[in-house]
Amino acid sequence: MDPRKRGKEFINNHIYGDLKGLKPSQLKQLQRLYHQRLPGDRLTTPEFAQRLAAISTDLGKPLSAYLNRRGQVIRVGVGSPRQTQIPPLELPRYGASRLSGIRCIATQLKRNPPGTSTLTAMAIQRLDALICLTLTGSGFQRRGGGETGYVHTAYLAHLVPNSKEAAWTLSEDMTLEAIAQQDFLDLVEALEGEFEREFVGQSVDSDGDRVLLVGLRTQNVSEADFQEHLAEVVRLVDTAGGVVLQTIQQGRSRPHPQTVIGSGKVDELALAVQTVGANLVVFDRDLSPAQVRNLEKRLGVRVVDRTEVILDIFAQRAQSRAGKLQVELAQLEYSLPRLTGQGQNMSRLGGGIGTRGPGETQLETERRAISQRLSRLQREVTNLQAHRARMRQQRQAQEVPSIALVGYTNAGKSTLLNVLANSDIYTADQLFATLDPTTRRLSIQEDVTHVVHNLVLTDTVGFIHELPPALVDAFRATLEEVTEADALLHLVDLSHGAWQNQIHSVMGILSEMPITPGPILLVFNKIDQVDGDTLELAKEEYPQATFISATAGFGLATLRQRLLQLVDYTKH
Ligand SMILES: Nc1nc2c(ncn2[C@@H]2O[C@H](COP(=O)(O)OP(=O)(O)OP(=O)(O)O)[C@@H](O)[C@H]2O)c(=O)[nH]1
Ligand SMILES: [Mg+2]
Repeated sequence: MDPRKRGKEFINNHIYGDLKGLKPSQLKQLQRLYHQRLPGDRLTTPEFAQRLAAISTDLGKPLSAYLNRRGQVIRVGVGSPRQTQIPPLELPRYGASRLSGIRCIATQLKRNPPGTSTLTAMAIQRLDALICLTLTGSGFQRRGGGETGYVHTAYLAHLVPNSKEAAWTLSEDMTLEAIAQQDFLDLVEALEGEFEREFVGQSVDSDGDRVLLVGLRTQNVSEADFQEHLAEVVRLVDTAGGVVLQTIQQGRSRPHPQTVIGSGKVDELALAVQTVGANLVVFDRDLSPAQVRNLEKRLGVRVVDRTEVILDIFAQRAQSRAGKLQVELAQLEYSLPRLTGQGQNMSRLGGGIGTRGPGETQLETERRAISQRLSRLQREVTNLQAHRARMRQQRQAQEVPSIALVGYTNAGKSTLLNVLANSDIYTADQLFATLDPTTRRLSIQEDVTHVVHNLVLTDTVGFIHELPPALVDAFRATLEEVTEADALLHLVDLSHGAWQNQIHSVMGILSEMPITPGPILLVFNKIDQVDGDTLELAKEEYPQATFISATAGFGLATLRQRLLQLVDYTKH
């Protein structure tokens, strides 16, 4: 339990940091620091500073002491502020408009001003202030008790409001007496007033998540693709209702096994979390349960991956009973192996050594409950699948050919279906506007013969690059519409910068489907938003394709005839 919360009845005497080679008497001296109480309105007293410096000189090691605003010592560590810092999860959470209410008094062996790593540690913890003491190397015990002469000079540092980057001020070297005379409460009150004003000025819509996005660029990815990919995650976050305040990028040959990004980068991230007041960190890739745990421990805020953002959008979008069912299934499938981070060790549940104990039982119960719900949902999805199959059979019995509309999310699939079938399915400039497949009947008159043909067109859930496997599985009932259709219309948003990548993503996902779809008609949409060069390029690369604008109505007559040809082709 957190000793600070226990009040007076519990005296913490744990010494943090590197205790190697410490004699019992030295440990005692350190522990006694917890009995010291400073006046609430002083940064430090000369006595406390000298005592810390004396022990530090004796140990030949730097020391850090942390105090709360009541002047109580709440943490003593051997090492620099960087080495002894309080884990973010143990810090009080006041948000970006306030300081943590904790200050640090540290000694250092070198006589130069505190370096960046020390100041960064201050910023990550949002310390009220940091006092760095340099040492003379000797000193003595005064006759009346208490040490003196150990402190050479002192530096005072604290944060200053700046919404863009971590900012602090660092004093010139001062005498210990000068620092001890400073009114501490005046200082923090003035500072917090400024933080408050700054924060109110910059605060965005307070309901949504305030997000820091982290992108890792591995070797085989081009800079342009990487930026496209990041931009897409920004849109996903936005669609889910969050705001990306800042993006942090790193290039690495491969992800760090524990933290995805390197350790120094995690510090930078922790600092940015504090500076911009983020409450959520989103990674541009999937994370292992252990990585999430490690990162949350060091950042002090929730960490989610790209799949979770997509699942969240789906959860918000799901309207129909079937849609909700499939989303819940996907979420459970995603979270089950993450429950303990021991997905691979599940076989140990059979019993035996190492499987018992209250923790494990609790988890097992939870897991069993989830498993049961999972199989129920899976049964329901299977029923759904059977129901859809019957509907399809009916259509096939009536010999109405079916075409499924597929494509990258936001390509304009629902808009096109609306124009062609004169319907009003929900469309929006959002990712994953459609979750439920909607089928509409079209009647098209053949140009030459004037014969009217019927066919059905089904709108489907949009695809995305690296579609999370949990989603593919949960939406198999929906996606079966695709695999069972007589033909596919693959719609592409030609006005999107990454249209070529999007074509490849969609073709990739289609090729992984169990049943090979029939013929595919490639249709480029949004040509009203496209410049001549892009149009030329696409026509050159895909001479068989059809070019339309669903909203401006370009090319629709041609498209209707192409649909008839497509269906004719499937009949014979
Ligand atoms: N400029 C332009 N915008 C279009 C055109 N067709 C569709 N849009 C817009 O593109 C956005 C996405 O359209 P939707 O029909 O919702 O796209 P979708 O493919 O169904 O997307 P999801 O259901 O999210 O996968 C909407 O804002 C449409 O108004 C077009 O031809 N030109
Ligand atoms: Mg749609």
